[in-house]
Amino acid sequence: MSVPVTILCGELGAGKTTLLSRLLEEDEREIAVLVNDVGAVNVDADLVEARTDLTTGEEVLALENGCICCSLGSELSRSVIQLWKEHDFEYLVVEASGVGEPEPIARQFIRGPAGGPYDLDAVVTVVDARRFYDRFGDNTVAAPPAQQGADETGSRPLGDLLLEQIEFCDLLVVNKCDLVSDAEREQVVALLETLQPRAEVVTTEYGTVDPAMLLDSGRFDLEAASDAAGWKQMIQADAAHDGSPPESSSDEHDHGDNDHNHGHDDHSHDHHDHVHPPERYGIEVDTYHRRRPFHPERFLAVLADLPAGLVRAKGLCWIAGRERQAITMSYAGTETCLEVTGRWIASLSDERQAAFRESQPDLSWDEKWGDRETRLALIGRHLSMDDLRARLDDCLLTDAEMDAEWSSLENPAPTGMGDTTVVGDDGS
Ligand SMILES: Nc1nc2c(ncn2[C@@H]2O[C@H](COP(=O)(O)OP(=O)(O)OP(=O)(O)O)[C@@H](O)[C@H]2O)c(=O)[nH]1
Repeated sequence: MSVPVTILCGELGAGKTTLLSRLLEEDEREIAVLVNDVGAVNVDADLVEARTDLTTGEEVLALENGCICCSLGSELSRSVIQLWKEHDFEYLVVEASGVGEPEPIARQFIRGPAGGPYDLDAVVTVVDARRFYDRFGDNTVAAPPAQQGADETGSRPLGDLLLEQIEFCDLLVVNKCDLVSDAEREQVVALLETLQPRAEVVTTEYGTVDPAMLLDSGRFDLEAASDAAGWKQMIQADAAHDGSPPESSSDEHDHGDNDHNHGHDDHSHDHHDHVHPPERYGIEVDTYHRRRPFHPERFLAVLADLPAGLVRAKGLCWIAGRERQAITMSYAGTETCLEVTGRWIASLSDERQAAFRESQPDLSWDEKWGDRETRLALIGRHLSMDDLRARLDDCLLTDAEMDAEWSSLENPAPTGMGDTTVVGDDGS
């Protein structure tokens, strides 16, 4: 019988260890815990170990000096397989590093060798209600929170990773609710439900959650989780509304140099499609779709000065001078990350274009520009989406610019596959 696994995510200090310690105290099962921390000192393992009655068979294994989601992917598999071979336990909890992306960790238990002995049950993300409200709520503080900034690789803003953890999970535990008012808590929950419509949301203090919600819940479904993000659902609905198939692959993980296969719509430069859930707490959502490239400098200038109420913006964009590169734009509160996540099909050889188009008969195609386009999901509070759309429209090439030479434009956008350009709200 395979051992069920729960992956516990959440930013540094959100309360993962507090929750885990309670879980180990309250649950009768023999639970093994794998803790991943970036850095040499594994505080979490010490803490959990100290609180764990090892005589019951609970095991704590620490993975140090790296992040399990990227460099240590195979080490994660090796460690959990070794754990399974050498110890007898009924359940595994993986406490992921606060800077880890959950999806690659989850995939290790689905498609990797760890998929044999283990069965992924749930991905749970713990959110610090106070910090989330300060970052995204009505009283958004002007200065970025202390932990905001690039991750240890220097290429991804931490806000981006925080939202990815929220967007790829089955259960959201809103912790530290003692530090927010009822109104603040309600707004945090409403925002989380917009960012992640699929996940169940529970609010708590000091990680007091019924273990049945986290263990053996049977929640996980890889496909549903991969498509769960609010931004992705908005983009899919927008594309479907245009008469195209859902754009399920606009996420960076789906874009490989050789595997670019998103759907597109007709050549509707002025297309304006709204997907409005019931408006609550001033939350606004919108989509932006254009089949005309952005002027690189004007676009980056707008990214450096996005409205304070914008919480999330994500999707593919077409930037003049980057005719090969499909660039994912991802904004998460304070910074925008532009990353080359694939190639436009229209930039491939005729033969490969034909093969892609044959395999995707519904792919709409502009005679001149092929599949190049910008399609973004926008989520915010108390902001004028019309103003934001107008500002983005001002970044599009003018008719005269369309006829000029684009390669001579000053262009800070990334070029190579996986390259990123990060633009701060403060213009940095
Ligand atoms: N006020 C308040 N403090 C909390 C709550 N939950 C946890 N804390 C405190 O927040 C701090 C961080 O909690 P941890 O459980 O260590 O957080 P973590 O997510 O494991 O942190 P990392 O291991 O750094 O990723 C500790 O001092 C906890 O006592 C809560 O609900 N309210």
